[in-house]
Amino acid sequence: MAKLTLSDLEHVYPNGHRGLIDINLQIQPGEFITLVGPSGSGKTTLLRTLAGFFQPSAGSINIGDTLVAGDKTWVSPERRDLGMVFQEHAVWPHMTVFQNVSYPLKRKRFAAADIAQHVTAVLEDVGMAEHMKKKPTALSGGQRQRVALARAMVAQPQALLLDEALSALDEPLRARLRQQLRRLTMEEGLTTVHVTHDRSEALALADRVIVLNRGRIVQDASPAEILTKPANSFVAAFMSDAAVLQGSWTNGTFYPDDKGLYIQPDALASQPQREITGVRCVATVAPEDIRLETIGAHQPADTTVGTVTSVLAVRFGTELTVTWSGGEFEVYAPVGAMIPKISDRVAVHFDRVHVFQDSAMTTHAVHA
Ligand SMILES: Nc1ncnc2c1ncn2[C@@H]1O[C@H](COP(=O)(O)OP(=O)(O)OP(=O)(O)O)[C@@H](O)[C@H]1O
Repeated sequence: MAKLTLSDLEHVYPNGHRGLIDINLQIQPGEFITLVGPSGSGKTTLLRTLAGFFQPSAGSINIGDTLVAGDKTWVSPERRDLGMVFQEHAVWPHMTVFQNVSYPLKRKRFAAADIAQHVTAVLEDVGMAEHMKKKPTALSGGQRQRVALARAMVAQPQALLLDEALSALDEPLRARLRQQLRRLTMEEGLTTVHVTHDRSEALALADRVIVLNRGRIVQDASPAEILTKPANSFVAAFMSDAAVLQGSWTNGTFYPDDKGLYIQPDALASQPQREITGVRCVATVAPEDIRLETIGAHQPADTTVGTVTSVLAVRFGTELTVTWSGGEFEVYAPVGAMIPKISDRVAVHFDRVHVFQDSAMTTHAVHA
């Protein structure tokens, strides 16, 4: 339940690759943060540096008031008092569930009666008390992962570090464990850092989402802010599957390079300053911010017109693909919206568009 402070942190791998660059991050006691980013963005490097498996090349890490790395100080992973859960159910196969979960308390020299009480309580919390005498080989993947979680939490660590801890599980088990994890960490007031490549999971679980790209933090914000105020086109494209449109910004208007696209000025949710003029920009538009309408007899001449090329019914509505001369958009239509058929020509309206002066960023977007 400690505050974690990472200051000016850098990690350079032996081959010279810069895994972490200029990481500054404060995680408050009891806060649940998710680290998300494309493959190779540095999520695992950051978590492992925090855990003490990697020594930072520069900067410092504090757990609570204790300096654990930096300024010629180095505290080994075992002495950082952190709970950890990895993707592959890292429980000891030769020990029973009870023995696995009691291990951190034995190391801290708890009395046998206290161990029994704590282990039983945490196994009840994760719904595994009835299995405490079993060996992990007799458990399902989800059950083993719950044992790993119980073991990571039992000794009330300073913080819980999760590296793709739910990723190997199938839905709906994964969804259930996700809810359990959130409830337990809140009840215990556990500071939690959760690495995931799953963007929906990152947004659903976190108090705060840290988006990484190429070893750097590119946005540090609440889930709502990440979606409604992406810091740049990379975040918009990566986190929202937004379409990226090249163009220029002149006198407060975005002019897409593709002349078939029309973006109404009142759709602009973020934009460069009005005085900045004649510069190259990119606009991003998320699938849920596009509305499709049937083409009417009195269609304004500047309407963007596209052709529907795929229609997919999903749980919360319909996913469509619409192409126009220059490219394609993904569109999410909510339940009750007009749903066209494949090959229909439709009017495309952009309800919310972000314009950024950062065209270089979009080239970095690689989906995990
Ligand atoms: N031992 C190593 N030596 C050199 N470079 C490494 C080493 N381990 C990782 N890297 C590089 O550091 C960068 C960050 O890797 P990291 O594993 O932290 O990414 P990640 O965001 O966790 O990716 P993924 O989602 O694929 O697990 C990548 O470019 C990776 O190739």
